[in-house]
Amino acid sequence: MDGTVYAVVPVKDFALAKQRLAPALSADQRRDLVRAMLCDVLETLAASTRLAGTIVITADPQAGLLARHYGARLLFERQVRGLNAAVANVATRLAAEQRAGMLILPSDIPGVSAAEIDRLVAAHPPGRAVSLVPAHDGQGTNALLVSPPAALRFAFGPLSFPLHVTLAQEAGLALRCHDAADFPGLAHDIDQPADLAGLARLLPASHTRRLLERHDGFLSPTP
Ligand SMILES: Nc1nc2c(ncn2[C@@H]2O[C@H](COP(=O)(O)OP(=O)(O)OP(=O)(O)O)[C@@H](O)[C@H]2O)c(=O)[nH]1
Ligand SMILES: O=C(O)[C@H](O)COP(=O)(O)O
Repeated sequence: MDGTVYAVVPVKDFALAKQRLAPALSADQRRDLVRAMLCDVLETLAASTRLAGTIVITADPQAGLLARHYGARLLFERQVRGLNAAVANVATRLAAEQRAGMLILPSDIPGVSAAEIDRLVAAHPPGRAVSLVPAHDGQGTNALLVSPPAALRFAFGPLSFPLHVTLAQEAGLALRCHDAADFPGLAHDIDQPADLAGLARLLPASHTRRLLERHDGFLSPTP
């Protein structure tokens, strides 16, 4: 698509994130991992050639500092009301600014590449439309590109991928669903301990990879 597409990265409080990794990683390890993954995602988005910019929405001051460091706009979440409320807030803003579209990405996809982002934006249908990339489990939504920004009701959470398909169809939007296999870096989100296995091998030089290499035994379960 042509026009101004903004990437939007919602970021939960670092201290509360990645609870499902608690069986494998300590609280400090989880916080370090969340931070490294966010750095990788923001660095990749800054390298994309098809985005007008990136917005981080968060209530976490550290995430806000990182957003600034990577040249992203920051929207401070004054009241934390969950992921869907956060992205709906950004959609309203971007619609008011008459941006062409918004691309929502989670902060836990350290393997995402600028080439994947650019390919996704280039393949987006013209007009009122939604493009989706599922998470590698087929259930979550790892990329949601919607134009115009406020055209869709968001349903992030369990089984959000099929829910977003249904909501896009009900809203009469053109729909492009991609295969996770065509976007391996983007589709590989880190939710469960099993998602960490082999991750260091898959990643190019990156903050997350350096973290995994630095912590000897990072991937061993904590006692
Ligand atoms: N701004 C904002 N971002 C959120 C909120 N909840 C989740 N996110 C972000 O949404 C994306 C997907 O979140 P999840 O995969 O559910 O991550 P998580 O909540 O850290 O993981 P668990 O604690 O294991 O459920 C990540 O980028 C989170 O940081 C929220 O209330 N506000
Ligand atoms: O993909 C989604 O809808 C949610 O943002 C996160 O789901 P997950 O926690 O299963 O990745």
